[in-house]
Amino acid sequence: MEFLYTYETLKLEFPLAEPEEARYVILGVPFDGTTSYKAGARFGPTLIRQATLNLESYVLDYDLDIAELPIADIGDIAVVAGDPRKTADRVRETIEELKRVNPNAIPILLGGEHSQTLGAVEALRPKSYVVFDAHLDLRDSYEDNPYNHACVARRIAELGVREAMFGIRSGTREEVEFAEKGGIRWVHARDYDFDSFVELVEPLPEPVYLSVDIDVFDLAIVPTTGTPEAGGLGFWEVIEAIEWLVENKRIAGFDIMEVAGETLGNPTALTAAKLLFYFIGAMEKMGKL
Ligand SMILES: N=C(N)NCCCCNCCCN
Ligand SMILES: [Mn+2]
Ligand SMILES: [Mn+2]
Repeated sequence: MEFLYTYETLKLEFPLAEPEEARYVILGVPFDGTTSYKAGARFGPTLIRQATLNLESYVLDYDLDIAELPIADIGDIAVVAGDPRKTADRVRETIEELKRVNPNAIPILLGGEHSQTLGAVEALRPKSYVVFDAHLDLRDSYEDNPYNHACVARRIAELGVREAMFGIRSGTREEVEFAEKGGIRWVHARDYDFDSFVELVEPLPEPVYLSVDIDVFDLAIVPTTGTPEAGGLGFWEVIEAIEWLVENKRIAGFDIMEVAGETLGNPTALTAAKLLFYFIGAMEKMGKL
């Protein structure tokens, strides 16, 4: 099928399903119009897809080949350059289109700025938002724009979605106070462990939207992202949390955002691609489908 706002891109190397029949539907959002430090998230979707070419589709520890699963790739959103709100509207409309033809599809966004997660959440209306991020993203406005990437969790909280955040190591006093007042719970990267994840996520209502801002990982493994921060989480810490999450909560949608860089096969893209395969593998192996 044709979507109004998407165009075709490089595809994963194994046979893909049609969006009407797929369980997992990949959508790229090549937007970096409000990036404040390191540009290049517009290349994120292409970089991630290209990095998957390096990976075995067989996920060793799950004994499962994701090339055999019904995965679709509906290409990239045609962005409105410089306008995060209008671009996120296209993300929302595209996911709404998808859900009309395939209500059970699990959309997977590849980004692209974190600002674009808002469009997916608006389309899917989850009860909870679980996010791995170095940043609180709770600013009311940043650089005169309430739809800046640094405000996305604030906009999502305003929709009445419950939130829990992990791997945090950057924010302002105002953001910390906003979280406190709004009952938004978060765990500092220094304090993060598996138990802290389960403690905060267990009470959250379903379905859950899961977002991974790639900058949650230590910048040694994700050097090219919009606003890198030292002192982040390791790969397996995030995978173990995701395994618990998909086993215990229904998932409305998933994204991997803020992947940037200009060289193919860069560490950030390879980390994102591996995460993508683990998410799909974990959903299939132990998810509440
Ligand atoms: N959510 C985010 N990614 N936030 C990052 C905000 C950028 C902080 N700049 C600080 C500049 C002070 N000199
Ligand atoms: Mn971040
Ligand atoms: Mn973020």
